[in-house]
Amino acid sequence: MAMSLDNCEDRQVHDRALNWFHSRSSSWQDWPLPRLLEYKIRQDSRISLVIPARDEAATIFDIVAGLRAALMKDAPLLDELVVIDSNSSDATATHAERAGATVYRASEILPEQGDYHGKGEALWKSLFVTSGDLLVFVDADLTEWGPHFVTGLLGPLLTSPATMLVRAAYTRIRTGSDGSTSPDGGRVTELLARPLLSLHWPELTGVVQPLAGEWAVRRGLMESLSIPVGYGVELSTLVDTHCLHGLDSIAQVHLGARAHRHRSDRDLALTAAELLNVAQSRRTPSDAASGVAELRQFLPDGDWVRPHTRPVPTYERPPAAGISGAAPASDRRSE
Ligand SMILES: O=c1ccn([C@@H]2O[C@H](COP(=O)(O)OP(=O)(O)O[C@H]3O[C@H](CO)[C@@H](O)[C@H](O)[C@H]3O)[C@@H](O)[C@H]2O)c(=O)[nH]1
Ligand SMILES: O=C(O)[C@H](O)COP(=O)(O)O
Repeated sequence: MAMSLDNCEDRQVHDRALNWFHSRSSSWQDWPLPRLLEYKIRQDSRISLVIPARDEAATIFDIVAGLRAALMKDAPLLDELVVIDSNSSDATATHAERAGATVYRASEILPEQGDYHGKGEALWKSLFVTSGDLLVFVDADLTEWGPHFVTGLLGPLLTSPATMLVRAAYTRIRTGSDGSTSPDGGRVTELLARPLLSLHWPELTGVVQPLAGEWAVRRGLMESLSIPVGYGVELSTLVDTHCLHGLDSIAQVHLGARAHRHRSDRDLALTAAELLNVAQSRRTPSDAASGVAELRQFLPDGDWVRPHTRPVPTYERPPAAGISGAAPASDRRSE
């Protein structure tokens, strides 16, 4: 009897995921710019676009210039476009500034709170230098993208007060070393994120790109969440939003195709370790690593291998709303 009850509950969870997929997915074409402008004006919403960037001199100029032209100059959708330079060692900051972004170096924001390296840290720090009620995040290494990424992501947030988090969905383009392309990118997504969600959070399996670096969120939600400093930020915000506010607070928008610079399998293994730790911290907090964790890898060395150890970032920033003495920028709007 217990067996059939469990099966029945499992079925309901999977049905919920599919229902969510059908009811909370839309396409960027559903959100035309004039309609979004109307909603923005009517609600007096302020919108910040944030681009976290570490060593993205090759792509940052085109992304900033393209988004500024389409969504700030031609149409006043964005109130600010901020690049958080995640301690780059190349000319990312200079290129971003030349393209018209407001640039902050992550380590220089709230220095009294310390300095961690990573994408999550850049997003967390952005909360203290931006003032939008709505925040849109876009990666800085995109090679196939368009302003419709931003308009699409804003659609459900601007038009429905119950929506708190919007994730990009797209076809992931994989570019081979010979320049050939195929629609099967997203190695960590396929090998780790999707299986993790299926096993531990099956209600979230309708999310097509759980690790998408392009997403939009209400400031109030973002400031209430604990933020892993590294690559775990997409998984944590998805799982935590579901847990705190329910599945229907999340929506996804299909944005067409998206291509980016690929990292090596070995580098992605480090991302995978971070994601596993985020999952563990949400499942069994006492078993999650805190402080220093290490990933052991073996690098080819002659006809054998040599051990190589890399630190796995496991630290999480506390909710920005609770940082005393450093009110997030939204609170300073009226100053
Ligand atoms: O220390 C860092 C590392 C990266 N980035 C920026 O973050 C974005 C995404 O980084 P990337 O190395 O391109 O990530 P991917 O390997 O593509 O990882 C994918 O999956 C990650 C979650 O697992 C997400 O965080 C990414 O957005 C998503 O693109 C880019 O703009 C980077 O410049 C930083 O700002 N600081
Ligand atoms: O989301 C992912 O899995 C990572 O961004 C890696 O994507 P890639 O395999 O297309 O480079």
